[in-house]
Amino acid sequence: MFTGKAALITGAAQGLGKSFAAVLLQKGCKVCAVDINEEKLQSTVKEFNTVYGEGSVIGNKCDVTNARELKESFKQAKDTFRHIDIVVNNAGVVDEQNWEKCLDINLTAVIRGTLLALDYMRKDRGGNGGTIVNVSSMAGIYPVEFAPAYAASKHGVIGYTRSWAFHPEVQSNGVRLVCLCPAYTDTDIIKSLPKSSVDIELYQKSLQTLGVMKMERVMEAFVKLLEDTDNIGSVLSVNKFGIKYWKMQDAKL
Ligand SMILES: NC(=O)C1=CN([C@@H]2O[C@H](COP(=O)(O)OP(=O)(O)OC[C@H]3O[C@@H](n4cnc5c(N)ncnc54)[C@H](O)[C@@H]3O)[C@@H](O)[C@H]2O)C=CC1
Ligand SMILES: CC/C=C\C[C@H](O)/C=C/C=C\C=C\C=C\C(=O)[C@@H](O)C/C=C\CCC(=O)O
Repeated sequence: MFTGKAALITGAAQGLGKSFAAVLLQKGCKVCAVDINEEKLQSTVKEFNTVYGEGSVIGNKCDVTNARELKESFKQAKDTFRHIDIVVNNAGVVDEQNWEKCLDINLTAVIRGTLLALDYMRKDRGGNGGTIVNVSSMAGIYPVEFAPAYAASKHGVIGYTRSWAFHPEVQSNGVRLVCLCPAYTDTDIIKSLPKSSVDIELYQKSLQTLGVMKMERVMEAFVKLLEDTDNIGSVLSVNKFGIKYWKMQDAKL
């Protein structure tokens, strides 16, 4: 199912994105790793090419909010691997002070990445079909009092992804779109503390209630999303209580 496929993953220099890349490489995919952090990206690409074989990964330094750079990353992936079969729109930040930046990275760039992925994958546009995994969060399902802009961006990811997923032309051209919604996972993002003492307290309480998951748990959910090929438009959450598909309203009104 994965051997010979090629994936593009944003925010792949570290954290969840790096682990998504490792999982796909282990399964025989080639990967184009995209990230704004050039130093970390180069070190990740070097590590992966050593472990999985020279040429199995390319890195593209790119700010996902820069339309030209993101377009170039997709072109590089296609030129190198000849096709793009999996796209993981994963890059994200928590930044309530600079909430416009938070929305630009977490939502606008996911929209742009989805549109580019559709262009490269749709069979009527010369692609082979494929899967788009958009990374939302449990914060895309539940309210988050201490991070409202972050929650809005992640709710937006779910609405946008599900809307395209049920579009008849997208389905008939072989592209499947799904959403992954993890709870707190052990990466740098959970160190982005809110600023006010009330919000810090709310955040700490939430962290205490939910705990912090190990990366492996989220990877299990990621693989499930990719392997369950009949899960068009699905929203899969993963937290300490388990992995579950959410019953959402049907796409049709
Ligand atoms: N760790 C967690 O608790 C959870 C994380 N998520 C989501 O998972 C995704 C990945 O986050 P983590 O790996 O946890 O965080 P992280 O902070 O470890 O990694 C985020 C990566 O995105 C990159 N990035 C940030 N802005 C960028 C930009 N403008 N252009 C290109 N790359 C950019 C960073 O350089 C970094 O490599 C995010 O969308 C986050 O919202 C969702 C639920 C839980
Ligand atoms: C502030 C940002 C830090 C990390 C990023 C992460 O994406 C943020 C998540 C923020 C909130 C997550 C809320 C999650 C809530 C829950 O998982 C629960 O309230 C679940 C309670 C019962 C769940 C039973 C079930 O539905 O499985």
